[in-house]
Amino acid sequence: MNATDGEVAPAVQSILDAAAARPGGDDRVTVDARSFPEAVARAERAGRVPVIAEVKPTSPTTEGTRDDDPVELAREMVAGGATALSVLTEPEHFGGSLETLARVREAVDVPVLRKDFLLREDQLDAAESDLVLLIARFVDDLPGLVAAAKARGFQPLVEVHDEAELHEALDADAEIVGVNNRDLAKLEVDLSTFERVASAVPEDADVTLIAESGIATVEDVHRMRAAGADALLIGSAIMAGDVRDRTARFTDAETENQTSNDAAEPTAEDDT
Ligand SMILES: O=C(O)c1ccccc1NCC(=O)[C@H](O)[C@H](O)COP(=O)(O)O
Repeated sequence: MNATDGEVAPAVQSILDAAAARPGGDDRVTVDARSFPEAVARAERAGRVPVIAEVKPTSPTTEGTRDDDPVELAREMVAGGATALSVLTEPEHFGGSLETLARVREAVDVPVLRKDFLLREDQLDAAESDLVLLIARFVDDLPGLVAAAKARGFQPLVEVHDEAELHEALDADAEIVGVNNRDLAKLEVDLSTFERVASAVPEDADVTLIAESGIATVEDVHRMRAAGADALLIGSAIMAGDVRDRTARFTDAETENQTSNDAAEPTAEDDT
């Protein structure tokens, strides 16, 4: 599949059309990346669930826009125990920007993922980040783009949605693989996607496996971890309230004092 196939929801086709038209960088970037696998290991040693908290001002499936300072949100997420951050840089449908990415990365010391819809090698050169998202379904030459990202020092996070894409990612030497519970053809979320795809990861594959999208409760965290998630990528459920408190509820989900069963339920501390 590529950006012009039209086998996706209209909102996603619009995202892909905009992505195809977006320019890349003029000069090749070289990144000295903060290690994501090491950050995951540190979180595990500290007894925290490794969570990538996402700065996601809006999206095609979100009502309204959160217009707080993204740097302040990012700092609060880290204070809530986030292992890493994901920053949307897609401007037209998610309210993101490359400037926000740079400001957030400057302000925190955890690894930062550039969350965008990258289709070509020159688009890697538009910004520095520690991780970069490559969506297997939308990239024509996945092995080429994974290699190009690694050659610049990025840690590519290859996103898949089914078993065939998982094997494409592994064949492309992806070391960090995200399974998206959101079907980008229909924009429907189903947590059993991660369970199914994770069970197809070969025993001898040395990958950091991330469950992405639709994680809204502590119960969901337990479910994804039981299915083999090394880390969780959570956007909407954190952005829908007090981001520090909500991040902490997810990162503390495996500690004994965790009582809240529904992290998406507003609390008195929620500020939106
Ligand atoms: O989130 C959307 O509405 C969306 C729509 C179309 C394409 C991609 C979309 N999301 C991208 C993501 O991968 C999520 O932001 C990320 O996995 C976090 O998901 P969630 O926790 O469900 O916000």
